[in-house]
Amino acid sequence: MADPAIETGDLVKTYGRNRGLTGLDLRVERGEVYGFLGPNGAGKSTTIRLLLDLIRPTSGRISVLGADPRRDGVALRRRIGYLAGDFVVDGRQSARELLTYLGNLRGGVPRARIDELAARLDLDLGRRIRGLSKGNRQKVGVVQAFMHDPELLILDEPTSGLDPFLQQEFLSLVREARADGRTVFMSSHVMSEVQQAADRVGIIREGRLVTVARVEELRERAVRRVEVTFAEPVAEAEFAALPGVSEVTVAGTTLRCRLDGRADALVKAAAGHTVIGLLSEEPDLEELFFGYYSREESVRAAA
Ligand SMILES: Nc1ncnc2c1ncn2[C@@H]1O[C@H](COP(=O)(O)OP(=O)(O)OP(=O)(O)O)[C@@H](O)[C@H]1O
Repeated sequence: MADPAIETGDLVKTYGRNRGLTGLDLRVERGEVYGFLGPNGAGKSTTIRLLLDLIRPTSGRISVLGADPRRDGVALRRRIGYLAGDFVVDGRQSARELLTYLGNLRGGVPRARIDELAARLDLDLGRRIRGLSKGNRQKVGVVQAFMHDPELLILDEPTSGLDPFLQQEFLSLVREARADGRTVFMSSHVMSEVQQAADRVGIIREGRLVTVARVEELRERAVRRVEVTFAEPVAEAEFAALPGVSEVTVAGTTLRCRLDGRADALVKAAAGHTVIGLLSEEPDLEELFFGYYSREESVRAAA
């Protein structure tokens, strides 16, 4: 089996007395989209900078695409697309000039590829970088990360600064990269933007991983509100006893409830009647995500 795309073992980074990472064990498989989630200051950027050898670890092991970033940094950088959280570009050159220059550093990128990405993100390549808005500079950052079709994309808070339409376009780029067999590692402090594209999510808190789960697993565990409309009134009691179902109310022919986890029992019970309509809100993974934090905190408080 191929090496994982990213692997770290007991990775520690201290900044003087500040703890950046306190022992991070991370494993990202080839071909997956991995969402790296955590609040500000959790250690996401520190991890990413270590993976790219922009900073050096205090201790621990790092392997990226089977190589050691400390030894093979230059060769590795060509195989990686990186978007920094604080991606800054400035200068008198046009966006096209900058992207062509960066493309040449990575062994050359076809002009048509740059044009295609720019068109999708609605980026005017002829404009000078200096005159671009923050959002447009972020687009330059996205284009430079994807344009050479790298094996591994490492994206630090990639959608911050993009408007909702562009976020969707960005997520399409991520899905296409995955369909091509590439690996994507993207950090965020917002669950909702990651859940749409990620296969797995790792949650980092205070310098270490709190949990790793598949997005479907999180979805299964998530809580949602459901509303079912029947042809005839139904009995509240029939539904209140179902696994995962709580807070049942029946008003006329409409049943409303809270659903914790999978919908199977509720759907099967409802199917015993004539169902006119069914509404289920998207599960709020955000709630679950913060649930992990508070659980962690209560464990610590108890200790
Ligand atoms: N250069 C530095 N010097 C001192 N402390 C630092 C430095 N960089 C990061 N830290 C500390 O390390 C911890 C992790 O920071 P990091 O930037 O990796 O978090 P993050 O999860 O990326 O958050 P953000 O989204 O805010 O960037 C924080 O407590 C931060 O204060």
